[in-house]
Amino acid sequence: MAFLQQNLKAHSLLHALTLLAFYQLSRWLYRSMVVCPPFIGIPGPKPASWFSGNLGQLFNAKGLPFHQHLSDFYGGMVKVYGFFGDEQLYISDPLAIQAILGKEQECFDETAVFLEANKIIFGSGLVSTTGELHKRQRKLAAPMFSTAQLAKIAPTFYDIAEKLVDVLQREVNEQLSLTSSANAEEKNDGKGGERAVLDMSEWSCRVSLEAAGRAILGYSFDPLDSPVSNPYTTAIKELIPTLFSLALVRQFAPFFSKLGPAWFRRKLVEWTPNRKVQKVKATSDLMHESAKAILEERRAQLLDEADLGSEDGGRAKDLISMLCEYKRMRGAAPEERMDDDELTGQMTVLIFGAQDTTSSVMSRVFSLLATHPDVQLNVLEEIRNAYALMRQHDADGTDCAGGRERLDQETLMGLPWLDAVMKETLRLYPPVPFVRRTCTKEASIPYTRTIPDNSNTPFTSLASVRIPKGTTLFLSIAGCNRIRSLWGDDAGEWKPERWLESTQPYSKDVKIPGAHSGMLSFLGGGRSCIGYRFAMLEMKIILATVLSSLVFSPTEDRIVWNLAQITSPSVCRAVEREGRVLVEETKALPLFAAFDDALG
Ligand code: HEM
Repeated sequence: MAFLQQNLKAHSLLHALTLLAFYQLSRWLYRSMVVCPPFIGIPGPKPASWFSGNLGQLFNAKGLPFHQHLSDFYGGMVKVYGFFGDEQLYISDPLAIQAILGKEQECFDETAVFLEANKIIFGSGLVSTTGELHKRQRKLAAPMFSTAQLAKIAPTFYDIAEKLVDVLQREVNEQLSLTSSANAEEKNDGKGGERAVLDMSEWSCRVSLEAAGRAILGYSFDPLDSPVSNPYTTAIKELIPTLFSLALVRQFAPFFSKLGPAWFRRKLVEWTPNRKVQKVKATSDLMHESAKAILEERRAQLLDEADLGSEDGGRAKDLISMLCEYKRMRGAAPEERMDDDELTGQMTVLIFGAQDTTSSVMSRVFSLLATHPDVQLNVLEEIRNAYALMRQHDADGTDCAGGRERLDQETLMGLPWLDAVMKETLRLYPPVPFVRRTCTKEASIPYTRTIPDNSNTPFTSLASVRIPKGTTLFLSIAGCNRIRSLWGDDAGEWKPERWLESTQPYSKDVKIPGAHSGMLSFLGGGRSCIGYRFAMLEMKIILATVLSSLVFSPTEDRIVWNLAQITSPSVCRAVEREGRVLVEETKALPLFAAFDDALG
C-alpha cells in the first residue's frame, strides 16, 4: 500500500513537472523564435547560458558588481536574457523609470513570478495582490503609517534602542574586563579609548526584527538581552536568503499556480524532493499559524481593554491592532475592512518588508561611519548639541523614560548630519538594488541613449523603445541612484555633504518619482514602499541612541556585501583546512566599539 502511494506521488509529480517544462519551453521558444526579437539595437551582454541567459548572473549572491557593470558599461537601457533567449530589459535610465513608475504605470505590474510566489508564501497581502484589490489594501493600510500613528510607536523604538545600548555596553565592558584580566592589568572600566569587537550586522538584524515585531504586531521576537530560541524568529531570518537561492525555481511559480486545486498544489510541494523547497513550505506554514495566533491574541486584548474602559482601551498601540480596529468598527462597509486572511497576510508581509531592509541600512551606516571618523564625529556632536539644547530650553520638559533623555521626534528627524548620512547611504547602497516588472500592456518608453565615443563625455540623444506585452523588466534602483547625468560626476562616492549643501542634489531636468528625497531606494508610484516613514523613524532613533553612546572603527577584517534580494555584509577570513588555506565567508560585520569619549 505504502509502495502504491509512493508510486502515485512520484507519478503525479513527474506528470506535473513534464507539463510544466513543456509549457515553459514552448512559451519561451515562441517568444524568442516566432516573435521577432523586440530589442534589436539595444546594447547588452551576451547570454551566459543558452538555458537561463543572464539570470544566473543577476540572481547571484556575488552579482552586485555585475549589476553595476550593466549600467556603467551599457548605459541606462540594457538588453539582458532570460530563459531560452527571452529578451528582457535592465533599466537605470531616469527618463524611462520616470515613465514606467509614473505616466505609464498602468502598463507595468509586479511579475507573475513575484506575485504567485508571494501568494503561496504569504497569502493575500500587499505583495501578492494587483489592480483594484491592491489599491484597496493600500488604502486600508495607509493610515497605519500616518504621522499620528508613527508618533504613537516612536516610544517603542526608543525602548528597544535603549535596551540595545545597555546590551552593547555590557558586551563591550565584558570583553574589556576579559582583556584586562588576561593582561593581568588593573580592571578596565571601559573608558579611555579601549575597544571591543561587536558584530554590528548581527545586532542590526536582531534590533530591526524586534522593532518590527513590537511596532507592527505588538509581539516580541527577541528580548535582545538573552539568546533567541523562537522557531518563528529563526524562520523569518532564513526565509529571504532561501527564497533568493531558489530564484530560478521560482520562475515556475505562475505555471504552478494554475496546476489544479489548492490541495493538489500543496501535495505537489510536499512531494518535491528539495530541501530548500521543504524549508520554505515549513516556514510559510509556521508564519501563517503564528500570525493567526498573534491576531487572536491582539483582538482579545483589544476587547478586554475596551471592556475594562482603560484610558486608551481599544486604541491601537501597534499597527496590526489598528487594522483590527477597522474590522471591529461598527457600520464599516465590507470594502473598508480586511478579512482575517488579508490581515494575517499583511502581518507577515510587513515584518518581511521591515526587517532585512532596515537592518541592511543600519549595518551599512555603522560600517561607513567606522571608516569615516570625521563624519561620525559630526553626527555625534550634533546629537550631543541637540541634547544640550533640550536641557537648556526645558529642564523638565525633556521626553524622559525611566530617567533617560529622549529627543523629541521633530528634533531627531531634523538633525542635518544624521539625515544626510541616512540619505546618502540609502542612495549609494540601496538595500533592495533592483525590482522587476512585467509589461501588461504594450507601451512606448522614452530614454536617453548613450552613444559611446572616444572622449570622456559620451554623446547622448533622446530615444524611445517599444515594450511588448509580456516583457520582463529589471528596474535598477542602485543604477538610477548612481547615474552621473543625474547626480553629477561624484555620483559613485559616499558624500553626505551633498545633502547639506542642497535639498535637491540632483539634476533638476528629470524628476524621479522616488517616494523619498528624489531617489529610488523606496521606489515610487503605486507600489512604492508603504513603510518608508516607519523605516526612517526607526533607523534614526536606533542609530542616534547607539551613536551617542558608542564609537565605531574598522577592524582588519575584509568585509564583502552580498546580494540575496536585499544586501547584507559578510566577513572573509582565511582558514586552514587539511593543509590548504581557504577563504571562508560568514555573515557578520565585526567593528571595534568604544565608549564615546574615544572620539574626543
Ligand atoms: C530602509 C528600509 C526599506 C527599504 C529600502 C524599502 C524598500 C522597498 C522597495 C524598493 C519596495 C518596492 C518593492 C517592489 O515593488 O517589488 C518596497 C515595498 C514595500 N515595503 Fe519597503 N522598504 C523599507 C522598509 C519597509 C518597512 C519598515 C516596511 C513596513 C513597516 C515596508 C513595507 C513594504 C511593503 C508592504 C511593500 C509593498 C508595497 C506594495 O506593493 O504596495 N518596507 N519597499
